[in-house]
Amino acid sequence: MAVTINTLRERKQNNETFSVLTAYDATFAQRVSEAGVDVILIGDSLGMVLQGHDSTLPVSMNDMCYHTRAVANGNKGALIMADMPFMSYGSTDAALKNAAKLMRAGAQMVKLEGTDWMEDTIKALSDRGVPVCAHLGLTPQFVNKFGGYKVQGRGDAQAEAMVKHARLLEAAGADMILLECVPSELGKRITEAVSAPVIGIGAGPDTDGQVLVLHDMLGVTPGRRPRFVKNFMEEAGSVQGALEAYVAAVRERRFPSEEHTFKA
Ligand SMILES: Nc1nc(=O)c2c([nH]1)NC[C@@H]1CN(c3ccc(C(=O)N[C@@H](CCC(=O)O)C(=O)O)cc3)CN21
Ligand SMILES: CC(C)C(=O)C(=O)O
Ligand SMILES: [Mg+2]
Repeated sequence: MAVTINTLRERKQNNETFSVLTAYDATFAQRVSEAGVDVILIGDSLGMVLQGHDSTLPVSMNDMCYHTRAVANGNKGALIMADMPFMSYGSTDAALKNAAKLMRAGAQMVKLEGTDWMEDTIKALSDRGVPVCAHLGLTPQFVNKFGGYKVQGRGDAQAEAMVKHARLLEAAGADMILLECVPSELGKRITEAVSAPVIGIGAGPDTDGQVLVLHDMLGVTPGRRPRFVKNFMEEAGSVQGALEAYVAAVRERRFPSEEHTFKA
């Protein structure tokens, strides 16, 4: 049975988790979906992982549509979510036009990075049939404002603001929330504060779903790896084994463990 937003809502209601991985091509989309991953994210991380840039900012709408099409062709029943790239949703008009391109390329949901300023845009997308995931916390398109890839939501004021933004964007129509690099306590608090499923990456063990970049969990990404990454290839020894081990570890809440999380 194909995964829909209803599947993920039911999981949350039943206190069951779900797993998410990035994929950027048809072959990996097939492998990832057949391993039981519930959601495939065509992440703008492809700018770093596939294109070799040092941020996600150079990624274009054409790049995202190309990879979304490829993933849709290989996918076997996962929900397909595509990132809206940097400045493709700078206005609501741009967001509507660009989200339509991704949906026509095979996305079933789009993800936007931002806070309260996205309220009207998310409402416009949602009202017109485009499911939206709101990405909060360490939003990599803001790396130049953050001055690096730094944990977000530390301190009471920042934490309160993030809870408020999650609730506001859910009320505007967001069907999912993604939290990146926030203290585990805040991940738990936001997961409890909204009824939409919450996906975490470096957001602790208590979010409804977990996501990793495919190349990171296969251990092929060069350089220093962020704290939240686990190399599932080490123990599994094969790609298919690593994908299945990830799905099982998320389902059984064995991943993430303490070493993959951030403290307040
Ligand atoms: N391969 C890859 N994996 C990712 O997870 C990823 C990308 N690329 N590209 C887009 C963004 C960038 N991301 C990143 C990159 C680095 C850190 C990082 O180094 N974080 C520090 C936290 C530093 C602090 O304590 O404030 C860490 O130690 O994990 C986090 C997220 C996540 N996304
Ligand atoms: C790291 C995930 C959440 C992402 O946005 C991406 O892969 O682009
Ligand atoms: Mg992204």
